[in-house]
Amino acid sequence: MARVFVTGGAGYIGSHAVKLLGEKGFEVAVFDNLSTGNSSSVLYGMLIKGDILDYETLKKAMMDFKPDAVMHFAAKIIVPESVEKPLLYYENNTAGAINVLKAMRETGVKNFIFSSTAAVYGQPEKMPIKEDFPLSPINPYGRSKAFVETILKDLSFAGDFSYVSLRYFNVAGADPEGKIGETKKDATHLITMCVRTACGKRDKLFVFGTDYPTKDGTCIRDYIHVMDLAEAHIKALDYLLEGGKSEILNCGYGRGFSVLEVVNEAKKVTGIDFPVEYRERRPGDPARLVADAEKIKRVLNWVPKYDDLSFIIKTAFEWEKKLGSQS
Ligand SMILES: NC(=O)c1ccc[n+]([C@@H]2O[C@H](COP(=O)([O-])OP(=O)(O)OC[C@H]3O[C@@H](n4cnc5c(N)ncnc54)[C@H](O)[C@@H]3O)[C@@H](O)[C@H]2O)c1
Ligand SMILES: O=c1ccn([C@@H]2O[C@H](COP(=O)(O)OP(=O)(O)O[C@H]3O[C@H](CO)[C@@H](O)[C@H](O)[C@H]3O)[C@@H](O)[C@H]2O)c(=O)[nH]1
Repeated sequence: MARVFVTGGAGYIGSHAVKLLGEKGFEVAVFDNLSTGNSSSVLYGMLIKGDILDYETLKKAMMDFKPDAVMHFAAKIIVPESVEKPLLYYENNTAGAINVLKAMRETGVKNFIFSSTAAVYGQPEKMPIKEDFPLSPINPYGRSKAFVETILKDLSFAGDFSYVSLRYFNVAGADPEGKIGETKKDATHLITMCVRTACGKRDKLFVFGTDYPTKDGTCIRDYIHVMDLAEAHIKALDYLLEGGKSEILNCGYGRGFSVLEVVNEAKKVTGIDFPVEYRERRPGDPARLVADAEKIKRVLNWVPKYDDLSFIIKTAFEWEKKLGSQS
């Protein structure tokens, strides 16, 4: 069975991918500095505690493991923080990715799966967003990822290297078996905030902005279940191992929900009419981000299983209850 080196595999999305890799029999090594990840989220394979910015340790770990492919999740992910501390993001996300790519070259690994983001598109006028739309990120986080995509294109052109760049839209939910989920205390994502408020871990939910040019004035997003996204990684891995050419693919369902629709659904699913307060817009939020999800279905034959907002919220809620006071 193929061997997969997973950076950031102790984090929210990486740990779900590792669970699926393990269940499917892949050999896994997780390389993570545990800055936001959790060792208890790594259900399969070995966990190497290390930082991708420490090139020698990274290279040794990769050389020892001899992977067939690398999945690269490790990154800093908070947009407002990236505006305040851009160097932190260019260092961790861009220079960090270069270290991973250099270690791959030294080890002779040719297959790479990259965690990209819808943030590389900025605020496109047309919806849904296709992969060939121009890259126009509006914050350092998005730019730190867009730079990596440019590097990947050049590497692939130079030969002997193939990649799949997965541009995630809004990732949410938790493992339906309830073994793992989001653990970060300072998580900011809408569905996590809704279920934490429903559990009484937060006093109220803030809705940021009610004057957007959308049907109810709140922002629209394409929410994808984290396990469907994990499955997209397995499909991308199989595709590369079978010799597929480099591709850039959106990861979403191709439909959007407004913030108010999510909040109402969360109240219904949890059965709790939690308090909501309307606030000013959050800086940098685009009004609408919805993926055109046709390409990933065509190229990878990806068939999502959990395209259901109520199920996404339900799995997040079950996980939050299980976490108890830890979040
Ligand atoms: N969560 C989303 O909605 C979303 C959307 C688009 C893209 N992404 C991308 O998905 C990836 C995973 O995001 P997540 O939500 O699971 O975040 P996360 O913070 O839960 O996971 C990131 C993991 O990387 C590790 N890490 C960070 N810097 C590291 C370093 N220098 N060396 C080693 N390990 C390091 C952390 O400890 C953590 O385990 C990121 O690349 C992120 O940019 C996430
Ligand atoms: O407590 C909250 C949290 C969020 N929101 C709103 O909910 C929407 C979604 O916000 P959030 O869940 O924080 O996700 P995004 O800011 O859309 O960003 C996520 O989704 C993007 C893709 O769509 C990715 O690029 C990013 O990496 C990822 O963090 C936005 O309109 C927010 O203003 C609230 O109103 N209240």
